[in-house]
Amino acid sequence: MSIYGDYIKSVIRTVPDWPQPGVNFRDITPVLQNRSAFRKLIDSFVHRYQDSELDAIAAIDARGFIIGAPVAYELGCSFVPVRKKGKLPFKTISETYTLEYGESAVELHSDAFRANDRILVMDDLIATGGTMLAAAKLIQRSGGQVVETATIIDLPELGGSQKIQEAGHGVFAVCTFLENE
Ligand SMILES: O=P(O)(O)OC[C@H]1O[C@H](OP(=O)(O)OP(=O)(O)O)[C@H](O)[C@@H]1O
Ligand SMILES: Nc1ncnc2[nH]cnc12
Repeated sequence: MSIYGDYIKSVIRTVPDWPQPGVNFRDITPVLQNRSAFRKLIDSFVHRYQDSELDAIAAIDARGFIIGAPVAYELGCSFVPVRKKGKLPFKTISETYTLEYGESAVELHSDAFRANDRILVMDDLIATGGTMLAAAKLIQRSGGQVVETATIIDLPELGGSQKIQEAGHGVFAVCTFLENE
């Protein structure tokens, strides 16, 4: 849990049975709409990584971009988009993964990083961990060092954050939600 974790959690909205029955969708738009909550959210990440000497933030399409860009701006490092398949125009490398609801692939420009660049991987939420792990693999394949993975919301009962840690990456979550919360 982060400095503002309890507060941010209290502003996140849960939408039951969306986008399909049985999924409790954790909606961050109320946080983004609230200027104080949005600032505290970005500050949670800035506070954690201000001394981490990051070269870049790699944020995941699409909701990861919302947090990745302001954090990169504040920390004075660069921003690299990890995009869903078919969206990047130059030469790409690609990893497929399984979602809580579906399957997809993420891509990275092959020239996104220099060897040993220190990279923070960011996304809004970790469920099964497939998306974050695929992004971390892309970064390692392209020669970058994954300093940590960071998210707004971890759903620990879905096992993703544990899987990411077992793959050797740290996980920082602003807050966590259990299924029945
Ligand atoms: O841990 P996982 O099981 O991989 O799930 C987490 C991912 O699922 C959601 O993305 P989604 O594909 O819905 O895309 P969006 O950000 O474009 O809405 C979420 O934003 C994470 O990227
Ligand atoms: N339960 C959930 N809420 C919001 N985004 C998600 N992405 C995957 N699972 C999700």
